[in-house]
Amino acid sequence: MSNLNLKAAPQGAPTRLPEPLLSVGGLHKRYRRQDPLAVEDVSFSLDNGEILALLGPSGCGKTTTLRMIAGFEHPDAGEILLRGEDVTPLPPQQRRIGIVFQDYALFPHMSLGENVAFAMRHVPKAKRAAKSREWLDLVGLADLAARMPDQLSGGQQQRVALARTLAAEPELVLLDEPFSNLDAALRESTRKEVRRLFKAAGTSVILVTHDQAEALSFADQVGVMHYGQLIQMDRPERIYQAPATSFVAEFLGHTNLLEGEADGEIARTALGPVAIDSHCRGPVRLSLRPEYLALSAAPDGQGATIVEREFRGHDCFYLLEQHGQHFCAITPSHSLWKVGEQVSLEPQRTATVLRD
Ligand SMILES: Nc1ncnc2c1ncn2[C@@H]1O[C@H](COP(=O)(O)OP(=O)(O)OP(=O)(O)O)[C@@H](O)[C@H]1O
Repeated sequence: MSNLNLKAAPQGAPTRLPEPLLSVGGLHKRYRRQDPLAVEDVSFSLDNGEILALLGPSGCGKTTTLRMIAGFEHPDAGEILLRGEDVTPLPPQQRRIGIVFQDYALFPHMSLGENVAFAMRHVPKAKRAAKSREWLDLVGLADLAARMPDQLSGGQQQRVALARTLAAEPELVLLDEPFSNLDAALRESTRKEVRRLFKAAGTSVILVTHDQAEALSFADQVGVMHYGQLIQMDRPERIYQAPATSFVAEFLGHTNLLEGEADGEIARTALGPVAIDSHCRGPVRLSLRPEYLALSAAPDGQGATIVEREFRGHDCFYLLEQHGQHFCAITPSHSLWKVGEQVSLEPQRTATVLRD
């Protein structure tokens, strides 16, 4: 028998959900009267310590959303709550939000140490230099504290900008394409390191990016934007495996968009009967990722013909044709097919029913 004194919640007492750190509701923004809406009815919330990526093509409204949260733009409608407090009318400096821009914006006339110390107005002056070294140490640059920004590589400047942002100890950090000036290898390692730093500090983050791999690997939640609207927000694996619309499906990578006729949990398609992820009837549009299609040998004149093959090292991408329709498939590169070969296509997972 346990002697723990566990108290049961009183019967019928309302359960209080923890308040999200950030809650954005019905944000609208139009820059000029003749322009379309840059941001249309965007709503979402962000929990403590959570990392969100806003993902979408150029001009879809990601930066405008970020700038409204930061306080650099005022929304035409909607509200922004930080820990339940309405900060919509407040100027940027009263929002306890840290921002890292694409160009890092380090002060060129200050050393790295001074750049970081500048962010610590909350720390007594005498302690700032030592504290600044601690933050630079965290990003692996303590030895370079006396250097000027123009004596650093792009990746090092990036890390200083992050140290400066973290030094201000904000509850929320906004990152606008912060890795785009780095080359591919440095981008990947910096991204991992930055994620580790934020997770260790328990800081909440919103990252704006048009790079789907970056969004999927960096964030806990991904919000996909298109023409000013937030189309879908979900965990990275759900966004990839269960896209809501054909735009999301295609923006996140290759996919097979299939027209079908649903009858319960099966739809008739050009690939034959396919299991679907919801119960419905009538015409449907489906998404099936190329790696969820298995290829097997088919007798001549039957099945699909391989029309293109792209060997990519770890896997192989195929374009196939069957009854005048094109499909794509990705298989591990240990079993390869040749252009012209006939194969049967077998879906290995349920296809996703799209909203459009
Ligand atoms: N200061 C501005 N004045 C007028 N129009 C603007 C301004 N800033 C952005 N826009 C317009 O608002 C729309 C959304 O732009 P926004 O910069 O938010 O998109 P984005 O998704 O961040 O794009 P990118 O990835 O290219 O930065 C675009 O049509 C853009 O041209």
